[in-house]
Amino acid sequence: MIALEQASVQYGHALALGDVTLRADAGEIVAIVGRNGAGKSTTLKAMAGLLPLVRGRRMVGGQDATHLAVEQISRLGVALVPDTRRIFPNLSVLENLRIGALAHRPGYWTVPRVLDIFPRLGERIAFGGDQLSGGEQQMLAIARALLGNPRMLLLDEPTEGLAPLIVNHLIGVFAEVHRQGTGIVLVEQNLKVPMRLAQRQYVLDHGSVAWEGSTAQLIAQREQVESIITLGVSA
Ligand SMILES: Nc1ncnc2c1ncn2[C@@H]1O[C@H](COP(=O)(O)OP(=O)(O)OP(=O)(O)O)[C@@H](O)[C@H]1O
Repeated sequence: MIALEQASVQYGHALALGDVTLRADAGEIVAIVGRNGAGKSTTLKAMAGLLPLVRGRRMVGGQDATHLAVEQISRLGVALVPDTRRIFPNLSVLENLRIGALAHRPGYWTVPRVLDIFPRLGERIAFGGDQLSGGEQQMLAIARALLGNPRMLLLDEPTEGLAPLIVNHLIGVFAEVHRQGTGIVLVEQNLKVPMRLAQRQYVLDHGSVAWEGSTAQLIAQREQVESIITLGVSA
């Protein structure tokens, strides 16, 4: 599991997250949805230990991880795929994957298995990272994170700007990753992908949780939730 409990995060003196409580249990897919600037990336970075909390607690695997360094949190099985993708542009696809495979834990995900789930990467195996399309870079970033065999995979807007065919493929990949026992925290700007994948959803607005519930509750209250996402809680 991974959780923030009444957590606040500041950039300098500016409060980016205020009193946020959210959690994802092992084996769950949880989505965090909100428009630009709502605090989604900040939430993921705070979960992964890349940002300190000014108040509240961070919990990982039932343990208080508030004061752990990012490397220690990573060793507890937390992997973040940032929206910037962070692949090595001057290394080949295979070299990028080998670096992912160096990271800690052995487990289900191996280089042959990630190439099986991302056949496109197999076709591009000798290409440089900088020769890949946006979708291929996203696949490589996800594949590299999987090779660390994380317990919780944190994905920051993984489908943004990608063609519908690639989005559908990624949805299938995330479902398979979940079937293999990894929990997922999925950040997206709208409900499209979260509605198809997640069991529970949080809507962020101005650095606070503005709505939370199951996907069934979301479907029942869709109009209200859509208006919170686009207009804010005061709408
Ligand atoms: N490095 C930073 N320094 C100062 N302020 C920041 C920094 N990163 C984010 N912020 C501010 O914190 C708030 C939350 O930003 P965050 O990136 O978490 O939002 P987001 O929901 O992920 O948005 P997006 O969809 O654009 O990625 C915004 O007001 C943003 O301007």
